[in-house]
Amino acid sequence: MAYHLPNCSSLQVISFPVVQLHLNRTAMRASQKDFENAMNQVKLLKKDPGNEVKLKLYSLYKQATEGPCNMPKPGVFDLINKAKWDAWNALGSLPKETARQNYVDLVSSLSSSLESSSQVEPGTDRKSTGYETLMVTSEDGITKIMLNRPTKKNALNVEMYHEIMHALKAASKDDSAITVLTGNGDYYSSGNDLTNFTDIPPGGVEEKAKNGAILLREFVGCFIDFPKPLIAVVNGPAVGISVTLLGLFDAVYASDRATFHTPFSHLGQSPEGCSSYTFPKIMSPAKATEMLVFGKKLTAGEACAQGLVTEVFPDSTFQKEVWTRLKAFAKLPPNAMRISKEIIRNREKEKLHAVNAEECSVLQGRWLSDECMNAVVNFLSRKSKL
Ligand SMILES: CCCCC/C=C/CC(=O)SCCNC(=O)CCNC(=O)[C@H](O)C(C)(C)COP(=O)(O)OP(=O)(O)OC[C@H]1O[C@@H](n2cnc3c(N)ncnc32)[C@H](O)[C@@H]1OP(=O)(O)O
Repeated sequence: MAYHLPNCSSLQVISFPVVQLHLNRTAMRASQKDFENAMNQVKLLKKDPGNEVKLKLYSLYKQATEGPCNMPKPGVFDLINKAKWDAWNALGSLPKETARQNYVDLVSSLSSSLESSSQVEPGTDRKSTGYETLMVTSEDGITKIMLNRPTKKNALNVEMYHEIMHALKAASKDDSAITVLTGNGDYYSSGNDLTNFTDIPPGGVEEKAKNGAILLREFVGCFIDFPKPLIAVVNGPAVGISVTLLGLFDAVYASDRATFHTPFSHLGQSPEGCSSYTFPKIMSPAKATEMLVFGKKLTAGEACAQGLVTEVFPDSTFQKEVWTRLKAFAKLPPNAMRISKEIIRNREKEKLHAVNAEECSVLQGRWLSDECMNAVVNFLSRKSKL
């Protein structure tokens, strides 16, 4: 049995063999050999991974082998080629080496989810073995949680909020020494998915806002309580909640392509992720006001100068340098690292939970405001972009 993905180079036909998959759990930096192995593994996938994943594989393959999208944009009625073009084009100027790594990681996560799902008891939570919006891998003492909606600039939809919470809870109990959050594609994350606001429940917008505030509070709470060193590897631009949360990370490494933007006033919203407390402490109240109230976008260098980012690396060597460093950190005694984090962070925890609760309550009100609703409608009707 085989299925087709037209004009996808090595992905044109993906067949279902009988052989069990061999996991590729190699180093974080993929060699050409790893890449070729991954291409072969794709041909061995036993199940159709679905169109979204196939498009991701296609786009990463093209980026890794040819660089940024160089095809003319297909017409609107050429649906398949348009979807492929969109997926490839969405990778922007992602370096070939990073695309190759992401391709290898994606194949590895597909392989591992298929392999482990074959051992899953009926009724076991699907999310313990496979994620829809994330790629989660664990090797060399590091659990890597990669936001994986590159065609949507890794915007956080409701499913992604739940999956990140699930992945963090699992990482807090696994064998890894440190945990990393990063993004797939050219963005780290474009923040809250603005289509989250469109699905109105029977209780109307009030119920929607209330549910959003409950979810946000629980989500941010998982970052406040995370017990191991938590590192952000900011591979590209970061917007909204993906920026505010950085104040709860233990170290933040950024590519020099990354930018940091919290346009809350433009969106009729207010700060979250405990940033109303952490940002003034990290960078001074006036600098925090420029970001959180006036929506000033910072370059990686500026964010580093203000203490939000720990260190900035040239994009061309970012992945190599950061992962080399993280692998060395992950070899340190894990209990000592946990305890040291605890002593640095614990006296702030109660305060952070209180700030989180207050921010969520204020935001619940903002989501019902005309200012917020107009901003969301303008984005969704393509009248505005950041
Ligand atoms: C439980 C609820 C908790 C709520 C917590 C609150 C958090 C607050 C925030 O996070 S505020 C920040 C919200 N984010 C934004 O306002 C970003 C909106 N996006 C943009 O302005 C632009 O997309 C961009 C500048 C990020 C990138 O522009 P670019 O031109 O490079 O790319 P596109 O606009 O064509 O984007 C590609 C596709 O991705 C979709 N998309 C991008 N970001 C979001 C988003 N945040 N929400 C929903 N969709 C997003 C975009 O629509 C394109 O989709 P398409 O290809 O289907 O058209």
